[in-house]
Amino acid sequence: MHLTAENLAARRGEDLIFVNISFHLAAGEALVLTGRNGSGKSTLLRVVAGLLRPEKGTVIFRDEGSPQDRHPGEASHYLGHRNAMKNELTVVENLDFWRSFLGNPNAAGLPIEDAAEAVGLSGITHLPFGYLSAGQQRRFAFAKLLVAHRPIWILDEPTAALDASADRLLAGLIETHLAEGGIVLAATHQPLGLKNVQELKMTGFAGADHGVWG
Ligand SMILES: Nc1ncnc2c1ncn2[C@@H]1O[C@H](COP(=O)(O)OP(=O)(O)OP(=O)(O)O)[C@@H](O)[C@H]1O
Repeated sequence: MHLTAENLAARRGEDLIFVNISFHLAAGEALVLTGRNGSGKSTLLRVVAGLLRPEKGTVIFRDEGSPQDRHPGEASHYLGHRNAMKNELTVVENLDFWRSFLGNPNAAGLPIEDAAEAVGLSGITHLPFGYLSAGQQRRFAFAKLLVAHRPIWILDEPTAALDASADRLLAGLIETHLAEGGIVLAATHQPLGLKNVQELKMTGFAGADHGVWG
């Protein structure tokens, strides 16, 4: 399994946000995007997720089980700044929607109660999503990653405004996903405590510098 981006450039409105972004991730690998506000991290994630068209360059996903290259958006979970859940629906109803919308008949995700337990919130899935605290809502957004299996996780500031235990919880979910051969692409302002993760420092239009977090 490979996720490859070559010479990507993207525009928002009239402005070129970045140029010449390339990276390659194999099964079990993660790339963390860092850089100042406005440097283009969310823009790059949205291009990889297929939500924005690149100005230039290509991004492809190759899976040994499938004969053709695909756009990674077809094999990705995208967790943006917002949780993409309906406040009026219960947690179960929200997660059930995402499971049927994103699910893959050949690779089942976790049952909803197991996913709730994995994010430390079992027993409250009958509540409307809108009744929950901001931190509980974000944790259930992580549960969305678990109820439908998708090999690529694209995460935009996943732990902003969460407590340290939620940081550790997400780091654990990511480590498990990587150990099972998944791929993770995440934008973050603080290290998630992951080991051996590649870093891509976005510098805006000037391009990007590669580095590694130890
Ligand atoms: N819908 C839009 N229309 C026009 N310009 C936009 C739009 N969305 C973002 N931009 C601009 O694109 C640039 C990159 O924004 P982006 O959200 O990708 O940055 P970021 O690195 O994720 O920032 P942050 O760390 O604040 O989340 C910014 O200058 C922003 O103003």
